[in-house]
Amino acid sequence: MTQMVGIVMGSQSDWPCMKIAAELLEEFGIAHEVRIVSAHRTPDRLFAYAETAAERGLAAIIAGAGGAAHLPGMLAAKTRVPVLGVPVESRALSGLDSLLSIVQMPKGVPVGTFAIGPAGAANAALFAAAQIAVTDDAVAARLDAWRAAQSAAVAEEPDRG
Ligand SMILES: Nc1c(C(=O)O)ncn1[C@@H]1O[C@H](COP(=O)(O)O)[C@@H](O)[C@H]1O
Repeated sequence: MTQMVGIVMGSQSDWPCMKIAAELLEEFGIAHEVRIVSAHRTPDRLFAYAETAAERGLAAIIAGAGGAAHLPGMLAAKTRVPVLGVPVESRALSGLDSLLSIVQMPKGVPVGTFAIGPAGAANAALFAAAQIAVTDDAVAARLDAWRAAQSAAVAEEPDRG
């Protein structure tokens, strides 16, 4: 079965943060879908998404949310598909609220929690790619190449100017 990744976010306003995850999956040739799903505003959509995630072949769900970020945890409560949580930077508390909401899951309902903001979204996509690379040689080769290019782009000495 082709492995697909779901990218979900609580609001359209999360897209500027989450779009880097979609761009990276695109770059690695990993099939993905992008949806707005909110535990608070669209609870029925959340349940339907989580309940069908495994049977639709999702390898992982990258879930970004800000503030009272219940989305990743509620997804994890309803599916065994691994959930990678991205705390979106909030206006009031700079994303610390999002981070703590996502990371403090009760024992038994795991959510992989990433850094606040676009760096976290990028790492969630890289993590999903690494998971898929375990059984997909083409993705493994692209991920290795991406990592090598990242290393090559780092200068050995600082520009002291
Ligand atoms: N944290 C959640 C959830 C959820 O966890 O289900 N649904 C929306 N939101 C968040 O509310 C913030 C503000 O949303 P608006 O910009 O739409 O007011 C967003 O960062 C979103 O992720």
